[in-house]
Amino acid sequence: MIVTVTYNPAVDQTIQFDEQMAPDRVMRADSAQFDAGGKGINAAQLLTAMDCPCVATGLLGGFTGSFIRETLQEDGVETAFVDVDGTTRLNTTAIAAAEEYKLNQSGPTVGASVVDALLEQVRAQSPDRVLVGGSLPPGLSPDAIDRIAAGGDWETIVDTGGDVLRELDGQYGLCKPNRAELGDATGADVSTVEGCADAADTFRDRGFDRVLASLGADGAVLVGDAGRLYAEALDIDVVDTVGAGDALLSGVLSAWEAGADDETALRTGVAVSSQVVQRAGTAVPDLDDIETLRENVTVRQL
Ligand SMILES: Nc1ncnc2c1ncn2[C@@H]1O[C@H](COP(=O)(O)OP(=O)(O)O)[C@@H](O)[C@H]1O
Ligand SMILES: O=P(O)(O)OC[C@H]1O[C@](O)(COP(=O)(O)O)[C@@H](O)[C@@H]1O
Repeated sequence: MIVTVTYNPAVDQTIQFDEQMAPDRVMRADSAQFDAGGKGINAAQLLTAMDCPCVATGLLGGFTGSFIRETLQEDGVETAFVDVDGTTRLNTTAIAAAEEYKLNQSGPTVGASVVDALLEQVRAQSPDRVLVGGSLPPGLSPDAIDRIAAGGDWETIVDTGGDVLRELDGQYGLCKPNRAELGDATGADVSTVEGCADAADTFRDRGFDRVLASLGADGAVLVGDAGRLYAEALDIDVVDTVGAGDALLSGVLSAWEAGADDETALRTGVAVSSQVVQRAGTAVPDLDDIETLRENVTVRQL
């Protein structure tokens, strides 16, 4: 069973325009939607949709926090959040004439004592894996993630920005940087797929058994004891890449939880993320024929 921890959840607002973004004028949206968001929460929704036992935890506050809790309960996601003062943030993705703009708030300031309350919630679920996903709100340091990694006999997976990744000092089963985050965390040249595989391989020495590097349209690399596995992205019509990394990671984790090997897990991750990027927002797409979709994914050793 997997517990997800989202220290800095978000209501994801996705707003779409036919015309290009321009300053000093009123832009009238063609469509807009609100979804429960934040990396760990996105993963919990996808894992639940794939029938992978999961509980979503993290910090919630204000009306946006209530929206997230209600949305997850409507989606049948089990939750065990810690309430905080302040208001959970609103992150906005504007898609204007096929160009994507992400406007993320920082989130409410929280005290370090919330980590104790959160650890209690995690321990109460007796998970075998814990995914810590997303940024940290003001008031928390990377130690808030290391304390989860050291907090029980579970495997900890982390998906966070490069600036936090490079500060982590615990033992982790996996980290999931995207290309930019891998470059930030390692200072390596990540302009080629091979360069990303080299950087991921080296980064394992910093306490990560495996590194799953998501490379956008170039697919993904999973580096670990099974070698340096590379999966090309599927050739699909992309609408919105927000949530793509969470989907890749969710596919990998759900496959591992079902006993699959790293190659099958990587195929599953690319298949799930390919479904997510074909629609706007971070709501759960149709995942019924993931087994068929993943057969279209080619994986090779680099
Ligand atoms: N333009 C694209 N075409 C096809 N697949 C994509 C595209 N962008 C993302 N994906 C899929 O989503 C996965 C994660 O994308 P990425 O953008 O790297 O994640 P993140 O959201 O963490 O930045 C990729 O490995 C790929 O499978
Ligand atoms: O696009 P990704 O990396 O999969 O993550 C998407 C999620 O990340 C967020 O952009 C938040 O990211 P941060 O927690 O790193 O600020 C959410 O708004 C969104 O739900």
